[in-house]
Amino acid sequence: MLTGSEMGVVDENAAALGVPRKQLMESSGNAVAQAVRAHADTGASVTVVAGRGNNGGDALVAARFLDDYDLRVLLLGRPETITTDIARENWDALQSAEYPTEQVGDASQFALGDPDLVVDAMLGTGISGALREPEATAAAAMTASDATVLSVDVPSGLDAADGTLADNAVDADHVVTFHDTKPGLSDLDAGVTVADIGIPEAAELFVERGDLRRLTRDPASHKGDNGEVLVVGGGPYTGAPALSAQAALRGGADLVRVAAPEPVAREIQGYSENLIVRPYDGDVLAPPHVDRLADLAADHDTLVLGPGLGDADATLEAVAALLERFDGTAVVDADALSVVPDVDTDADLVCTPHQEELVGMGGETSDDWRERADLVESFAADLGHTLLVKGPYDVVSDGERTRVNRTGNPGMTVGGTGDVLAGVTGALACVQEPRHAASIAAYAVGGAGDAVVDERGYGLVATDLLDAVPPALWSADADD
Ligand SMILES: NC(=O)C1=CN([C@@H]2O[C@H](COP(=O)(O)OP(=O)(O)OC[C@H]3O[C@@H](n4cnc5c(N)ncnc54)[C@H](O)[C@@H]3O)[C@@H](O)[C@H]2O)[C@H](O)CC1
Ligand SMILES: [K+]
Repeated sequence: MLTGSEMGVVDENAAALGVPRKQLMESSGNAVAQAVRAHADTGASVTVVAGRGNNGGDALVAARFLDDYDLRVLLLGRPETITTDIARENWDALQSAEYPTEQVGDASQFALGDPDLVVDAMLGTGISGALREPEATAAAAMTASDATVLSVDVPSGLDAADGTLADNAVDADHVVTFHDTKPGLSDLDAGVTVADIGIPEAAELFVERGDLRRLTRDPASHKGDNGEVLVVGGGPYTGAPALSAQAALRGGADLVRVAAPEPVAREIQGYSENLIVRPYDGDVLAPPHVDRLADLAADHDTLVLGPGLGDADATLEAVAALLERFDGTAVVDADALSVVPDVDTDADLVCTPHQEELVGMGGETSDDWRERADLVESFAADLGHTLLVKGPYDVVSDGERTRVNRTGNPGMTVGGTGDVLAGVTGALACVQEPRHAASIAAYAVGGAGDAVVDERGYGLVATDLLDAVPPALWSADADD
């Protein structure tokens, strides 16, 4: 089952793969026409009631497949108010071909007549709230009529975000929905057909620009609403935690703090005035620090644990103890990964190993990315956590659902790119489900690396990625 907004992600991913929405609309329209044939004999009277969005567009396409019916096509509103180019192009095609179309200016002009079948294509996944006019009047007429009511995608008035049905929704006899069923359809007293509209499986498997649609930023948000990240890293190394923390800011987090041993804290601060550094005693993370860090972590949306911590026994012991105390979302990277298989934690972990680290954790890998995806999925299920396994094709799995990211290039084998990825994942995990955070982070950091290499060739360094992350996250072009 897919919600309306998930459908939007998949649909834009299909466009990114070369199957644009207009092509999908042609398939949808064809499927609507097939459903008409299934419920009305050739020659029967069929009235199409089209809204001004793409739901209406589907039915305007269907009209071209229904020449052997006694057809009427009603547009609710003026053609100038059609909201998308592809729906308007399909309206224009009906005009050029001189189909019998009518415009309904307002509710008082709506007259359904007495057709054998009515196609309800007023509103689909674009609805918000109860039906307004003239849709409300049209819906009441459809529901009151003797006609068979065939709804396109969802009955107009059903909100595919959560399955709620408006009081004035169309009472459909049949629904032809696209690609996958939608929330609320199974509760209806209507026959539901799911039509394949030619969306490739890859649109759901591969992370593509449609996934960026999940990113939103509330204009009314305050400092902190978009995430506070705590990076626990550093000791033997200083660059890694600084990279992760700066990447978390580039990933959209509002506040990023770094907890690090006192001797390296100043150096980490020196890399960027944007960071807040919280020093603790000693040269490396060790068990005595855990109490304070656990309290600090509880005040953050996500924890990024591992960058530059090193693998001293005391450090790994402290990592395990911290995870045992923590019940939020933590991105675990680098040396901290080795602790994960044996740790008992209520936290949601997003582990970001490369393939060697994966094997070190007890997982298996394969040169064939499809096999690798299966292996990662079953290992994620064993661990009970989300994995983001880095490679030429990154694999993200929560043990049930698995995605593959194809952005990135061989220039990114340079040191520090993993720290950037962990930081961006930590930022996104403040506002997204872990699996989406990991998928989008892999896509955007890979895309950032591709943009840098496109511009300047190989020889990129991890700091180059930082500036390139925001455009990779936020500036994808969407089409209709
Ligand atoms: N893969 C796909 O997802 C495909 C979907 N297709 C079809 O497109 C619709 C969704 O189209 P969209 O243009 O986004 O929205 P709608 O047509 O549902 O409606 C937009 C339209 O409605 C107005 N509006 C919103 N709420 C109300 C209301 N309560 N009362 C009245 N009017 C309202 C809003 O202002 C807009 O003007 C999807 O369902 C599929 O049918 C394509 O086939 C391509 C593939
Ligand atoms: K509809």
